[in-house]
Amino acid sequence: MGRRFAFKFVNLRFSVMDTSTKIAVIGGGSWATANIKMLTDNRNPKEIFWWMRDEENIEHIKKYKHNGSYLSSIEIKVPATNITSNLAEVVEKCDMILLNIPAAFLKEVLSTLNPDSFKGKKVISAIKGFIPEDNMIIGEFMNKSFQIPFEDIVVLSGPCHAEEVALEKLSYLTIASPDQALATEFANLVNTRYIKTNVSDDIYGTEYAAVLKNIYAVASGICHGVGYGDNFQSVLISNAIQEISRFVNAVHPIDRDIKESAYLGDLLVTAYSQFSRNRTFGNMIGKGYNVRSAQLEMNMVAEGYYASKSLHHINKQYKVNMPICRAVYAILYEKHSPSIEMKLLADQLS
Ligand SMILES: NC(=O)C1=CN([C@@H]2O[C@H](COP(=O)(O)OP(=O)(O)OC[C@H]3O[C@@H](n4cnc5c(N)ncnc54)[C@H](O)[C@@H]3O)[C@@H](O)[C@H]2O)C=CC1
Ligand SMILES: O=C(CO)COP(=O)(O)O
Repeated sequence: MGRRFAFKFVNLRFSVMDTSTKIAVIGGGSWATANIKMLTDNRNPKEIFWWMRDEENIEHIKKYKHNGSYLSSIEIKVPATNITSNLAEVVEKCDMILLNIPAAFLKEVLSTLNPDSFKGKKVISAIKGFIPEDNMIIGEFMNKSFQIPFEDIVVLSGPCHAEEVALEKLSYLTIASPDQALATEFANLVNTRYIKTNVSDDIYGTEYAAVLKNIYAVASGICHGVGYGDNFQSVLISNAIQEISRFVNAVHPIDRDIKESAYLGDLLVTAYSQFSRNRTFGNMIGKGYNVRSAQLEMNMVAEGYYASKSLHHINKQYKVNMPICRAVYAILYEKHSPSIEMKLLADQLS
């Protein structure tokens, strides 16, 4: 507590990699596909394995070298023999396991594994969500359920949209772990011409901020959907970063600068980007879609919807003043009118 590492860029050229590193990417969505691209574009030696549920998509990727369902412009360079739907086999084989499926499905997917499957493994979470049944962030859940020490857990965060990785637009990742050497080792596996990495030891703050910003991006979309303009959006997001700051300081009070890109940057990109799933989902809610029809229309997962419910429960313990999260919860789970709720919220912001 109280300790803070300055973010630093990791120099790829002089790193020494273990040539035997075997890394598994678990998940077949947009972010997993973008992570596969980073890992294969990065020149440090490694063997990459890829797990996904959908057999049909696996066959498509093996045949055409593109993911047929997500970011299909990306050329997949993982050997066909390393792409599988056998989770136990891929986890057993690899030293590093990169988890990349929406949080709502993680518990069910991992339930097929033995409790000691992750023994001796390094686990990287690229997921930005709470486990809904337990109201836990992923690092906490993996520590409690699989007894993985926090020193063996890494959080991979943004600000970074998968779609811009596909386009090779310059992006920055934040890689957080209590073990700075491990964070640096992982950074050296994903650094590329278009990906720069920041290393941090704030594993809790990075993960909570990354989950919370999804709720604010939903709020941003709702406001846009009901007709508010850029002037109000800026007030909303200024208040959102204050809510994030209050919450992470209540849960994990260390000396951190909330303006750094892992916190403020991730909030901004998600609240404003045309690529954001959460903003798109919120926009539909603001325009009058119900939750189910907005979800069906997207074919992608807006984590903020689930996070809103978990946060509502978690905050019963911390009692942090979070009027924006409260308003989103009321709209999504108590069926309050988006326009009335946003009007009430507007009176509380400054
Ligand atoms: N897309 C992005 O730009 C970024 C996403 N993330 C995070 O990455 C995680 C994965 O999200 P995306 O790749 O964006 O997902 P996505 O929205 O692109 O795809 C949905 C994924 O959910 C899977 N899925 C759907 N129903 C399922 C079920 N019943 N059981 C298991 N899996 C199921 C699909 O197979 C697919 O892999 C999320 O936590 C997200 O917040 C983090 C940073 C950037
Ligand atoms: O986390 C993200 C960007 O950093 C992705 O956000 P969305 O899921 O809203 O697209």
